[in-house]
Amino acid sequence: MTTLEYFNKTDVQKYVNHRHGETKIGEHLDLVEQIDELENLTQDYVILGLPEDIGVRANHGVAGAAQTWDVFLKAFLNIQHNRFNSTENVVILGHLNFEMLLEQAKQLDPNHNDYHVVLGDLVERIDQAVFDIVKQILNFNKIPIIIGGGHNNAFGIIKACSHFENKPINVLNIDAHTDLRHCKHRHSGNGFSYAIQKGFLEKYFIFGLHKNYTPEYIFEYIDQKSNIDFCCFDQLLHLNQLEKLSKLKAGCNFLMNEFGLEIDCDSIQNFNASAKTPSGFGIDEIRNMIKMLKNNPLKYIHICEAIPSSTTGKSLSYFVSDLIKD
Ligand SMILES: N=CN[C@@H](CCC(=O)O)C(=O)O
Repeated sequence: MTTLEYFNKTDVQKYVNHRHGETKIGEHLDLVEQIDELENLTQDYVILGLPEDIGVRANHGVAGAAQTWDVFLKAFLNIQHNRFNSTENVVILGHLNFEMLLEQAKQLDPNHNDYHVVLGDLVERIDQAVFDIVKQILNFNKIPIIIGGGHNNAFGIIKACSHFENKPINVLNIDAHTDLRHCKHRHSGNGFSYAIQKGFLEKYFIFGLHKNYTPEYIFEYIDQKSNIDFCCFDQLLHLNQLEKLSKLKAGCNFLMNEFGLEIDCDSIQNFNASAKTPSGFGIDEIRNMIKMLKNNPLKYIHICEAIPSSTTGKSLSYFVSDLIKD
């Protein structure tokens, strides 16, 4: 069974590097021992970790995202607590413990014909756990900030939002890929096709799509759907940051300015990810996008597909601190 491991005082000690005369974000956190405690907390944002990469492996990708939650915490908790950064608006809930499923995935033979399909069965169990916990966070009227993990987790998150609102939701995905691959078995490349098929996703906009890595059958599928649109990264190459932001704004308008936000780190140039790319958005461009997008009523924020490197934790921390700053 997948359980929620609450972030506790011992965890804080493990991650925070204390320094005399300074206060780090990790030293100022409200912690919860039971999810019901969210009810009485005033913070809007709740951070949740999804340390798994089974969905990436089920999609023939490069593993490593299971370790990203740890490097995120190491960087995020050591941000300086000062006039610009506080924890007034954020709680770290903890992470889903996928160790049992990761162990089962490890036992499988990658050369077996059914390897990816069996991994897909494990992804369905992850879907269920993600759905359950995100739904609970939403029930307390909090905005989940979810640190992945593979992009497969978009499915459980969108399903939870849709159940919570009792209608399909809209999603903005900053991504080099549509993740609209065939619904044959669950993996990180078909979270959105499954969400559409099951009726959880209404309007879908992909910002920064790479022409080189999108199969023709997906372009043809989008052609037939008036509720899906995209802006290719290749079309943005000659534009300055403000012009790119205005294209992004057009995407927000397509979604009626109400959506869940997905940031796949493989849209970022040289970012360590399963589909690492030499051509993509800069970290600071993503930061500017976040600053603009947070003016919309975001249903959730999901940052995924990152793999640890010397800068992964800090990059994700910039994104999250930009989100929660006033
Ligand atoms: N979520 C990512 N999906 C992409 C990249 C696959 C990979 O290399 O991990 C896709 O299916 O094409």
